[in-house]
Amino acid sequence: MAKAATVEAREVSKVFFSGSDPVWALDGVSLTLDPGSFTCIVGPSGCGKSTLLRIMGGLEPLTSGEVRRPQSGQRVSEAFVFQEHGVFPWMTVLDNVAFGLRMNGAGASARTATARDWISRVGLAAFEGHYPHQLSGGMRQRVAIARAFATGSAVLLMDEPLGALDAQTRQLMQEELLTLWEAERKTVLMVTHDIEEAILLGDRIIVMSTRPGRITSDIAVPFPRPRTMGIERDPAFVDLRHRIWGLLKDDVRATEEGA
Ligand SMILES: Nc1ncnc2c1ncn2[C@@H]1O[C@H](COP(=O)(O)OP(=O)(O)OP(=O)(O)O)[C@@H](O)[C@H]1O
Repeated sequence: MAKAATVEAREVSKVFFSGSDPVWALDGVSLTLDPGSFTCIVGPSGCGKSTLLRIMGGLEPLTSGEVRRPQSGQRVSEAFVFQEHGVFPWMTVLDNVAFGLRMNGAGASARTATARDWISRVGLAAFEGHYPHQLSGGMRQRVAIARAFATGSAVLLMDEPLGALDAQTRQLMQEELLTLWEAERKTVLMVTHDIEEAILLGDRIIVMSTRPGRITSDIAVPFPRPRTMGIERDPAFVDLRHRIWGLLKDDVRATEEGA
């Protein structure tokens, strides 16, 4: 297991200059991801959640501020899972999962063994020779998740990883992700629109305001681990969901009304 790592954003601001008008996406965001913690970001559409995740993962340059990320020599320190298009359509399940390991310089037989182990941990052992188009959406996301965990990266950045799935599949995969993460304890940052998902999975929930995105609340999730789906019936869960929705509601409404 890779050593858990800290990622730190200090006073990060971001302006996109790509269109006719500049877009001020983030304003002075500071966030430290503690080693081995699971942090979820919620916020209205377009508030800069993905931009923050991409900046913290080193995929996007920032306009001002600073990001400190783990440096680990040849090893890729971050792994990503996106909502869709996260697997290569021309590669089998085995090759997709092993690919992330190649980026980390592992030898061929070690890559195959580790990839097989992760494929079986996400329940796809019978499908390792299949191509993505032969799989359901949920199975494709399992491949993407297996690949990210298999890299051994200490930091996992996930942008709505379950966002494209139907409600039942999503619920199943929330539970699977919970189990995988509790066994591995990587440093995770996950963007989600689903408040219940954030409470179920996260140690901490960051609430962002409308653009330019700022952090408006930083909430500790009080439920002990290991957790199960049963916590959704706990009155404290229902209260927390209600509280977070209260923090978001006005911004979401304003965004929906095009304010
Ligand atoms: N490459 C880009 N060029 C120009 N503007 C961009 C670019 N990427 C994002 N933006 C703009 O920056 C703002 C923040 O986008 P971002 O995708 O980070 O928001 P988000 O909170 O993740 O949104 P959603 O919840 O809808 O996925 C949006 O107004 C978006 O249109």
